[in-house]
Amino acid sequence: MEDSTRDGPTLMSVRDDLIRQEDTIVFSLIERAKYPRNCNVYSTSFLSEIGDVVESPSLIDLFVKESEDLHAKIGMYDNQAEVPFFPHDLPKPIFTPQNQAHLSFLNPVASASANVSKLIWKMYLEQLLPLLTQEGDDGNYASTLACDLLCLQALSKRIHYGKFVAEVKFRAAPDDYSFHIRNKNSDALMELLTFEKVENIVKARVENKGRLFGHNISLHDGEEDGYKVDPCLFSHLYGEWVIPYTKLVQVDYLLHRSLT
Ligand SMILES: C=C(O[C@@H]1C=C(C(=O)O)C=C[C@H]1O)C(=O)O
Repeated sequence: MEDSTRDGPTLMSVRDDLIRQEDTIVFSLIERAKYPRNCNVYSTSFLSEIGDVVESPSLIDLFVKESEDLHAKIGMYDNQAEVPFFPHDLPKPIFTPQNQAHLSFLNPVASASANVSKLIWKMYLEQLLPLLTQEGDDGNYASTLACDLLCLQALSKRIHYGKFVAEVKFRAAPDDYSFHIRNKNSDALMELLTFEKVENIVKARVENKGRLFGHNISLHDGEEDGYKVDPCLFSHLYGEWVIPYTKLVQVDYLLHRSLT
């Protein structure tokens, strides 16, 4: 295994990063579950119905777009691990860090191509939120949006981290990967990069984290402890969406990676 400080990330260091990102995802989803669904936040008719604007993006569109503009100004998207949901017309960073060595690990063409932001957005709004939140409206739209932003960013970062996973896997076995890349064989690439045992461990671990981080602690004997979010939701999220999307990112990255 290469030295991660000299040659950039290794499969081991990338897997460690993914483990740490699980904490962020589990915590941010537990935070979002404090609030009910608050459907108005996602409705494209909400703002026009209350008469504040003529054209009506949803509150979530507005909030995420404006947040990403701000984040772009401080250089968030110079980091290849961060992928904006609204990439058009982002402002330029207002400063450049001196040490940019960490910014050039990925193949730029492949990195730009591997993007599943639209899938993540749709999955979060249409499939995950109904499982995570109770129906209802408590009017806490600002807090709801702040939580949504953290959840969306954490999921996007984890899933697009597949680019780093793909790059380290490629560098560890360039001949095997190059053969399938030349033949544009996405099925063979998918098979090569899949480690079912690792996936099962990941799913079991996030469920455990859900159990640990979301445990309601009672002070009285005989009182049910319970969980803030059903821990199975986390293994379901990873099994149905996070891991498959990460693998899509890996395959797409590899198919667009130059071999020279
Ligand atoms: C991320 C990796 O690649 C694949 C995807 C995984 C995931 O998204 O957690 C886990 C194992 C692999 O099947 C990896 O090998 O660590």
